[in-house]
Amino acid sequence: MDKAQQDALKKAAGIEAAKLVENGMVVGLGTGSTVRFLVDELGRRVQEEGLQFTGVTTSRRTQEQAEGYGIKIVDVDDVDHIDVTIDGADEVDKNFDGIKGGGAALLWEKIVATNSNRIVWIVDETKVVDTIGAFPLPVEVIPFGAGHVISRFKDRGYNPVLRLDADGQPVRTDEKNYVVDLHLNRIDHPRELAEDLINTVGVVEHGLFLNMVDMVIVGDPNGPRVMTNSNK
Ligand SMILES: O=C(CO)[C@H](O)[C@H](O)COP(=O)(O)O
Repeated sequence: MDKAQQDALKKAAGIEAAKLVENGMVVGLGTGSTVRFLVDELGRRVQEEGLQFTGVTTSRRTQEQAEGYGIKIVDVDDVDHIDVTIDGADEVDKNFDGIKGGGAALLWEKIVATNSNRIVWIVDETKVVDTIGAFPLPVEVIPFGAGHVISRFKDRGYNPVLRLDADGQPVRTDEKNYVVDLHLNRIDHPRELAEDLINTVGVVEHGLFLNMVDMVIVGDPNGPRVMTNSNK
């Protein structure tokens, strides 16, 4: 599938998910190219239909885009609940285990998701997989001592690669941390891996989002389809 086709599926999923937002809601807004389509559609509804809701964003990028449409954005600590969070994902399997963080926003995404009554992901069909792990697993690491964390990951066979920007500098998250991508090919035991990663000193968060999502809207050439998680 070429990029234009994939973007069309992302856009369709984003537009479908925007229908879930109602007046007065507090809505978590994720990060990434699929979420950009969602925010464009929400912005259209705000401007053309008078939709009013409060957003909590998972990155500065999404905040800037949403505020550009006049959407009210508040800090996660300024709300007592989030009705629904709509976010993208890099991979999701049939058990609703997924990988996020391709856009380096995994820490804020996980904090917003954890505090949401309902979590919805929007993906194109290429993201739905049998086994997660072909997409390199992002891990957010504090810069101090990051070299030692990377060495530890190497010793464990995780094939870590420090994520660099176009200038060859380490990518920094909104919290100014580094991202280390683990090239694992497949993850057969995601819960054990998650436990190991989060117990490594220097790791702030990892991109394994295991059975967190309630619903996945999949952009499919035949139209958006919904996967509902009944085991949460
Ligand atoms: O987790 C994320 C950002 O940290 C994104 O949701 C994920 O990378 C999917 O991005 P895209 O919609 O651009 O494919």
